[in-house]
Amino acid sequence: MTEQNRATKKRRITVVGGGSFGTALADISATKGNHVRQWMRSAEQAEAMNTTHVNERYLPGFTINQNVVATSDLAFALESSDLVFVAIPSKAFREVVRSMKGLVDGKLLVSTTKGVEAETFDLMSEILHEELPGARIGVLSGPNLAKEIMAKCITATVIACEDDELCQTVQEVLHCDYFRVYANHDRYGVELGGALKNIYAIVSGLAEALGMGENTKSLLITRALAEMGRFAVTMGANPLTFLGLAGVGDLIVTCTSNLSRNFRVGYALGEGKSLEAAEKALGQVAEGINTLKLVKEKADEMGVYMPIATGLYEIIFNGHDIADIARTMMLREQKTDVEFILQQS
Ligand SMILES: NC(=O)C1=CN([C@@H]2O[C@H](COP(=O)(O)OP(=O)(O)OC[C@H]3O[C@@H](n4cnc5c(N)ncnc54)[C@H](O)[C@@H]3O)[C@@H](O)[C@H]2O)C=CC1
Ligand SMILES: O=C(CO)COP(=O)(O)O
Repeated sequence: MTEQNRATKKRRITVVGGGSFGTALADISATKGNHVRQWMRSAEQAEAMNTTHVNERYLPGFTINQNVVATSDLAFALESSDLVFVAIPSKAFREVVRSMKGLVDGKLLVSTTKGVEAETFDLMSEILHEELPGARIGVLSGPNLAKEIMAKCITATVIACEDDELCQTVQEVLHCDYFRVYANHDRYGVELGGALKNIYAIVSGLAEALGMGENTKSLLITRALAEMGRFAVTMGANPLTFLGLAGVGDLIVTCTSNLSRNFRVGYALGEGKSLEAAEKALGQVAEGINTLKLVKEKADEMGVYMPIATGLYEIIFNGHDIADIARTMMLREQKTDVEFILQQS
């Protein structure tokens, strides 16, 4: 097939997940003329979406392309599809993908979920490998606020996988005049960056609510990147991947936008709300809370120095005073600016 034919080929796409990001991906894929089925667990939500073409619960005010067919029938959603995006929160991810057994052999399967599994410290593509070994697996991650994608703001993302054909297919399916897809072979690094940055989005929301200055916010984001890199190296990942869209790009957007749910949870905490109240008011998933708990435990276990994540953990889970934590961090031993710690090969 020529490159031109490949790029214009209409494909059958399935999106598993009825939340904001799944809907945004379904919308772009359909806008490109592909046949799209979107699975969600609620039959009523699917029926309402097929009638109104609006996802009222997660993306109110945005009209979804009419070629998206919503369904609560997983087998129907997956039958004859070429490419499947999985946009299910990490807590329910394994349970949902288990129910896809026997339905996706040989298909291209792409996780868009930025989280970590509690019991295993698995990232979502690792769960896909374990549960659905017959599929070809990739990860989509980047600075991708769902509402901005629906508003057709110029956006870019990363498809990460060693399988070049998978990367190329995703690029062809999603690429349009407002959405650009870069390929990366480092699946683990791209996925780890997407999960870790949520921790620092919470910290940034908290700093914003406390009226901290621009110097402080810049300090937080930059040192967050240093912490992320240190953690990545200890996990055997390449920290240089974090210099791309799925690392620093996503860190910037989620640490500076109140469209980020993690940022909003941090903001609510900074206003003095409890974690329960902040999560309840959000009504959507903020992966960073769970990730913070797991990364803090892992960092302690492996002896990785992560003062910002540890400080946030103490505030959220041990009730420490925010001002005390900030003061302690400022009085710590002064470190070097840039730490280039490359993997030993
Ligand atoms: N919303 C965004 O801007 C972006 C989100 N992501 C990632 O995408 C993932 C999914 O997030 P969103 O779509 O934003 O979440 P969301 O909070 O908007 O929606 C979650 C969806 O998952 C469904 N769900 C929850 N538990 C389920 C279960 N047990 N079985 C079936 N369905 C279940 C909910 O019904 C809902 O449809 C998250 O990990 C997030 O990090 C990635 C990029 C951007
Ligand atoms: O990952 C995101 C943007 O890239 C979305 O962030 P939140 O989950 O914090 O809304």
